[in-house]
Amino acid sequence: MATSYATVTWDQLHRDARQLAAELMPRGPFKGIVAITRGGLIPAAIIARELDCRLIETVSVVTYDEERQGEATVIKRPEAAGDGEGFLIIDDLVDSGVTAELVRRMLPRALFACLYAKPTGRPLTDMFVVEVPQETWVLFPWDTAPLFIPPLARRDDTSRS
Ligand SMILES: O=P(O)(O)OC[C@H]1O[C@H](OP(=O)(O)OP(=O)(O)O)[C@H](O)[C@@H]1O
Ligand SMILES: Nc1nc2[nH]cnc2c(=O)[nH]1
Ligand SMILES: [Mg+2]
Repeated sequence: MATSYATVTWDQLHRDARQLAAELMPRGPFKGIVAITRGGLIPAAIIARELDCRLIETVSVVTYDEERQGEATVIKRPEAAGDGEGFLIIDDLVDSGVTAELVRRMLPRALFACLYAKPTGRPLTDMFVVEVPQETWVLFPWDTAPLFIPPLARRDDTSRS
């Protein structure tokens, strides 16, 4: 269960994806990118643009229902990527590492990269940009919206920050 939340804005996500792309440049060129849907789709699009890579395959894995982790289920396999040779796998983050482990088993020769990594999942990714504490739930821009909050002086409970 998450004890805190970290909000990632579109700007921050774009910056982090560009930084990952810059770090991936010397490891390429790549034949193609495999995006792990859905979270890997937008990071993969940004990275594909930076690396001038036009071939995008997807692998669809369902693991979480909001914050509840279930059994990871593959609902679409990355047929175009063979055993992963020359391919780059992109996801938004690794948490327990279960999703990454499953996809790596399908594409053993691919390089795996993601934007954010929690300590348990960290060994499952070849590259990442920012480490996040295990108990922190990352809120992505596609899952959130800016919300009005009343000024501190007008809140009933002033102990809240
Ligand atoms: O390291 P793990 O513990 O496996 O968690 C990481 C995975 O969980 C999330 O996907 P989710 O199952 O929520 O699906 P989504 O990408 O469609 O939102 C996230 O996008 C990663 O793919
Ligand atoms: N949005 C989101 N999805 C996840 N899936 C596993 N961990 C996380 C997380 O911290 N945030
Ligand atoms: Mg995902």
